[in-house]
Amino acid sequence: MLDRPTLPPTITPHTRPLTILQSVRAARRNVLELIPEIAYQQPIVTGRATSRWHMIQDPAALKRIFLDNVDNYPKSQTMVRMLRPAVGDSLFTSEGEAWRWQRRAVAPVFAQRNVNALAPMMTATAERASERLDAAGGAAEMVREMLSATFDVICEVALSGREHFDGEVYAAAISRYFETVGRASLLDFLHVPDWVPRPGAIAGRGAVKTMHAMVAEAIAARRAEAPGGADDLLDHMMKAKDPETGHSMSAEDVLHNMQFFIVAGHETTALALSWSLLLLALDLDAQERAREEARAVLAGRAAGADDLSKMPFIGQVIEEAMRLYPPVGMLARDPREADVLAGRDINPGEVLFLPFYALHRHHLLWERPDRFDPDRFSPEARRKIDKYQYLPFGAGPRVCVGANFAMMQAEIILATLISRFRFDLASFALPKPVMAMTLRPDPGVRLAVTRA
Ligand code: HEM
Repeated sequence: MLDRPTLPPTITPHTRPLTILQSVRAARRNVLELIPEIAYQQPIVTGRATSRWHMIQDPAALKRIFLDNVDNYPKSQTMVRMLRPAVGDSLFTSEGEAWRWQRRAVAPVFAQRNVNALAPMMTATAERASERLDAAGGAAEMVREMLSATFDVICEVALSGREHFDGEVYAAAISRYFETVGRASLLDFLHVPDWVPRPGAIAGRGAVKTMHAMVAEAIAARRAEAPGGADDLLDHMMKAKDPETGHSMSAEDVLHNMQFFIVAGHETTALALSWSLLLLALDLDAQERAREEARAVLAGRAAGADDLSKMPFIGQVIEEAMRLYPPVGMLARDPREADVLAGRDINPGEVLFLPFYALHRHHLLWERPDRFDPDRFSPEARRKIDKYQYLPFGAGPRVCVGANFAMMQAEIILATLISRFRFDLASFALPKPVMAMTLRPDPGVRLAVTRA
């Protein structure tokens, strides 16, 4: 019989350098297994697969990469190649002027003022999530529930509705894409030769086709109506013009950007929420504290934008969940020119891994890093956290454009659910953190759910 666990689940890092074959296996199983134990203790780790790579966990070096010398560190071409079939040269994958004007085009949608205006949609989604939990019969798998909730919101924001989407089919295609293309391409990061089979690549192509067909149908429907009346993300993209060249997005650009927004806009937030609920099911005192705070403010109704500043602990829980389980657990960059990071020479042709999972559990930066402690993010404690030691949304000019949106959505949903339901572990066997492109709990977060 298993005892009731007290610590959040983690992985056991390897203590000796991996051979190429071991790296290949680890990359296929779980990207987190590529991170060696010393990465949790040292600012930089350097190794060699077929070329030299570095893992950076040093806040000052990360500031140089994301901000001070940002032009020297474009996104990894391997990562871009891996995403291109699904999202083309869209905002996330483009560089230079092509990036700049797309960012200008979508930024207004995510300005705080506009995000506030989207809150009622998020509140309605939280109500629907509550109804589904009431109907679930005492237990539910939270990743699935949270994916459904956040998918509702992004479809409203992006396309003003989901009538062209079968959420289950789309979500299954996303999972297949991440698990197949995501894992296969990691071998490319390690410069593993082409003759090593990438079995996922073909399955991944099918998933892309499914997703594109659904998004294309929604865009076609909008073109057939009168674009311009919906004031959603799709309208903004169709209307967007480069102020310098007058260039507007091609039909393909619109498709690729919509595809990216729909995936990025709900999957990551759903994972932050699922991990938050698991952590609260492990720490019943913290759960009680969150519930009391939410109940005092909400008194039975679902949360809205104006409630959030009165419920700081809810936000702290989500921030702490994203410290332990950053939905984007690792990024990669290609250095353009020679530089020095954390005292080490970096050269073009080498690969930089930015393992946020290890940064957020680093022994030099965090006390008792593997423990769940939302008070790390209390207003006073937060002031002492270096901006570059906690990077769930990245930083600098390429910082996540949807960060405000994601936080508001997560807080509205978590506050509403925690004020109404009690969450407990359905089993003492905890899910494992597994990263393909995002960091998911494997095999899911099954919790006992009862009305509070
Ligand atoms: C908890 C939720 C989220 C997390 C953890 C997250 C994380 C990130 C990270 C780490 C980056 C930086 C990538 C890099 O520098 O290579 C990023 C960029 C981006 N995210 Fe998010 N994201 C979240 C939610 C969202 C949402 C809700 C949207 C949109 C609806 C969104 C849209 C984007 C876009 C478009 C970019 C690229 C920005 C650019 O390159 O200019 N994300 N996100």
